[in-house]
Amino acid sequence: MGRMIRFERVTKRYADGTTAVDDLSFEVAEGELVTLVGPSGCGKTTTMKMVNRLTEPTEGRIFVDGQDIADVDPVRLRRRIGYVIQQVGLFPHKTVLENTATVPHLLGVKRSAARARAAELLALVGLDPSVHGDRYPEQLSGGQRQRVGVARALAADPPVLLMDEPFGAVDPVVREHLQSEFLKLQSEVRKTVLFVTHDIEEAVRLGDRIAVYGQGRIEQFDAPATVLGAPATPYVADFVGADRGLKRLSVTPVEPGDLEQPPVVHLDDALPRELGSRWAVVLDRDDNLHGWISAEQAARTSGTVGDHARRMEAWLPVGASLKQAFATMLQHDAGWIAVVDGEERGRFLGVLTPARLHEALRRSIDADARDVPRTDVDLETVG
Ligand SMILES: Nc1ncnc2c1ncn2[C@@H]1O[C@H](COP(=O)(O)OP(=O)(O)OP(=O)(O)O)[C@@H](O)[C@H]1O
Repeated sequence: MGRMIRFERVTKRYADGTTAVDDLSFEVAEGELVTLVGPSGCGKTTTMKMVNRLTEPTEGRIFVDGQDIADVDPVRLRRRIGYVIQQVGLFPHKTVLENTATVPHLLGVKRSAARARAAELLALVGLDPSVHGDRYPEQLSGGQRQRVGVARALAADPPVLLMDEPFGAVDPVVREHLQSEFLKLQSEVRKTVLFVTHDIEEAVRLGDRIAVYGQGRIEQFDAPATVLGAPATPYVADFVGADRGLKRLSVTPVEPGDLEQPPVVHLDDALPRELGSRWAVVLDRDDNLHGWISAEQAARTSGTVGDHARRMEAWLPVGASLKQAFATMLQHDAGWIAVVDGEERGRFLGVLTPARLHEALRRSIDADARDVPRTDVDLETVG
């Protein structure tokens, strides 16, 4: 894969003498998502703004797709670079659809084609264009506005996306949701992304690699597992925190291979006398999750499964974090959790048990140990 973004010994000193970025060199491969993480004021936003020439470096050179951007007209440069910021900056007097279609329209795409593309993009970021397309930004929730911001940045199909704390203004639950959606989206569109955040969990969850910033410098630039498993400096160790074992729970997704396959019955089935297990999962006709039934109930009564099934309260979409899985088990005092393939009670994939959760965690740690010395992997904090 080619290099899409390259910093070559870049320094930025502001007029008042502040050195915001200090002799920075790094590369981002095409289709790679790199998170820039660090405390407030460490130079993340400055780094980002130099890529689309909202700020000019004092020294050094920056290349986008092989071209020194100092030689590229800023307006033309920005057409190839989507920009998503926290205060989304949607036009308040334009509808969601119009907002999303703005850039392609400016680029000369016909109005109808631009709107059709905008509708596609809204659907891609999880907004129903027929429901939300004609609304105005103030009629949306914060999370929905962020989605429109992402859709709009993608509208001109730029190879590069700059995202500056795009999910910073929404509450933690919505935020985690937006993160999952964005990961799914990125797996489809494969943009080269620079993503600024001050939240290490977000950085670790989203990044193919993470750049951990100290003052104006990158202290470590590695895959998330490596940053968690083998922090390069005491500063990084301190920044990722003593609970990096627990953090691993939040960055390790539940995968289909982690699941057990319990007996399954369908709502329309006549009650079987024997389940062959203490309980079975109950599915509807489309194999979507409905609930569960115990062996006792199945043996004691007659009728259909649907007459006696109980609704399932504890379930998760595949790809949810092990941390969510663990929290859900605790919340429902459940010994296992059903996993489905969508946010709504989608197609049933299997169940996650505590033993399987532990195995999944082990898998994540083993993946890590391929990169770092085993002794550096701390299991104690996993608990
Ligand atoms: N226009 C400016 N003039 C002078 N100093 C600036 C300017 N913009 C940023 N700085 C300073 O440069 C340093 C880096 O700022 P920058 O915004 O890049 O940090 P950041 O890591 O993005 O922080 P935050 O997470 O708070 O946004 C800070 O000390 C900041 O005060």
